[in-house]
Amino acid sequence: MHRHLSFNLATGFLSSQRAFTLCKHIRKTILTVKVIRKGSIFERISEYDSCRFLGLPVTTCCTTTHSLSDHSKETDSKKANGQSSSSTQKVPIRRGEELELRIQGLVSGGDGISRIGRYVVMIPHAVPGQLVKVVIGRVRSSYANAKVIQVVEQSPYETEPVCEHFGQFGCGGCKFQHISYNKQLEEKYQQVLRHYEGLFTRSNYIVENVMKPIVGSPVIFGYRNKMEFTFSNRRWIPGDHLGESKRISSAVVEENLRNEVSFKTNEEDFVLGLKPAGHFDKVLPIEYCHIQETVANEILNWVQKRTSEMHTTAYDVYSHQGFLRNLVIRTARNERNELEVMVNFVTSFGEDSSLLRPLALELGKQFSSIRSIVQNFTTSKGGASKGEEEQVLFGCNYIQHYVLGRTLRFTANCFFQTNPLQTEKLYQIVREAANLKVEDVVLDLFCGIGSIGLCLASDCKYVYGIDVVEEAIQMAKLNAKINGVRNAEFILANLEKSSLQDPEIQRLFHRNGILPPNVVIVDPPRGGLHSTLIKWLRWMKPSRIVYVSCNPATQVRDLESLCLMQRYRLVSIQPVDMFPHTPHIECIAILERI
Ligand SMILES: C[S@@+](CC[C@H](N)C(=O)[O-])C[C@H]1O[C@@H](n2cnc3c(N)ncnc32)[C@H](O)[C@@H]1O
Repeated sequence: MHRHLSFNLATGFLSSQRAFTLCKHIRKTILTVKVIRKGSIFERISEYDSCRFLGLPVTTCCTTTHSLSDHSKETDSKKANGQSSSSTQKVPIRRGEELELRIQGLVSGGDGISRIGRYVVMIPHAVPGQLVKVVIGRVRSSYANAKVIQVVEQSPYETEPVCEHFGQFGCGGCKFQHISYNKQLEEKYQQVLRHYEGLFTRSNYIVENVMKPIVGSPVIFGYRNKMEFTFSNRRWIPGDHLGESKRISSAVVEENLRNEVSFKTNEEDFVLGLKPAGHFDKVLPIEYCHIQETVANEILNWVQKRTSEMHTTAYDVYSHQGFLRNLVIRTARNERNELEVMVNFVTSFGEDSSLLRPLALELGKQFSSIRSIVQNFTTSKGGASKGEEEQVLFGCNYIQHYVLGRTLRFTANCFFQTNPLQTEKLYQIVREAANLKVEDVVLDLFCGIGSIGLCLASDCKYVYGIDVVEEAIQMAKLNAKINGVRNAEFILANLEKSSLQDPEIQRLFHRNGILPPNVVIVDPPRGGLHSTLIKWLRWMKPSRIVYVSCNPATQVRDLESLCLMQRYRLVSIQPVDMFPHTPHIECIAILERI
């Protein structure tokens, strides 16, 4: 759908009106662009579309969208200053031009930003404060992309990255290892502030009263409890991008398949690692990932070696053939602070399905902290590492993490926060934000395995949790039992549909003499809240809403809708850094009914 749209606009056969109708299917951040000229719509949509086309995950799409929204604010401010619109201003640079620029800050996606007058240049892998020589790449009417070719003057914020896989052509996981942690925090705080600026201005909020200082992570390496690696027969050789012509485009492969020319996988080039940014079809072998625990690296190396010796194939993203797809390693710490590890092999269905059993038995014996080895089978052609069927190869199908006095059990396809030390702080902040009284009834929307609701259950009368993943709801019910929580109930429902108005759910909220929920916690994925859910929340009128978000752009959009007609007051915004060395930021906002 999105590809068609770009094509139609590119060929210029589409009227602005029709383009606008089609635009409605795209994220709201893009919809805020006013449809005045076909050129400007095309510019933004094609940017978004090309990200999807390259096969990058949705999160990356969102990030790109934010960069654009940062950039569109720039355009808006030009208009506010009475300057000509971006589409009519003279572009001060040309593609291929080399020039020296000072890096002024970072945009939401993590790229450095510099300005020539009001014209924006986005430069990946740059550090704020650096003076860099760049070569200009793609040029748009109001911004351009550029690449660093030389650092002319270093920045006081530069640090030595610890990881050999870090870099412009590296694994694509960490973006900020070369920036001091304090500067990372400052930039993330500024990023949140930029997202909220419009809301503050329109609603007369005083920034100092609302924005709280960012909570940094006490540990910035070895903090991640989940890493997802990819098996591939296409090794990424750093610098490979320079020989673009050597790359086989998906169009060529599709053409070959149409002509029944089989696309051979190279079984000898078997790698296990991470996809570099912008290359969904290549994998960089990883020896040691510094943001995951040591034991996870040992397991990665063990699996790397043993699977490369096996007579099996890695999944090929073009031909969709091959067996091994992903290796997901998750860690947790139980009530006794013992490490519990889960290893999840994501594979295709097929004749090799029993192949991993002996390997898993050996792996389980080799590492005493492994509690669970599972195999998830999938037919998905996308990059999703969730399985349609699961088999246990060793131990059980779950691991357990202990947080705020609760033991939380989760299985391979359930969400769990990825920075455990910060999770404890995050939940503590949510608890304080909820400010519960014994008679309060809490609704924990997007509850996952019940983590937040169960941590709050002892502070209130009753908790309802809702999530769309059946496995997560089963775990939430089990977690309530394990922790002896009797005043919590978990419901399977899709919060993108109007299921909250279902009479059955409404009946649930009105029985046993329990009042309907008056405090709501929402913790949605990056896309934020669906408009029907926002309408429903406005109709339900909870006295307090605690909004936990991993995407400030959608959070601001949703808060603005919730605050419409002055129904709610924004009490505070608390940024928490759950993801050091990446551009991502978690934010907790509190709304109080007026
Ligand atoms: C960011 S996680 C939050 C989980 C939980 N609050 C926690 O702290 O572990 C988002 C959750 O939203 C759920 N989810 C995603 N889309 C949903 C939908 N349309 N309806 C209900 N739940 C959804 C996911 O399954 C996931 O558990």
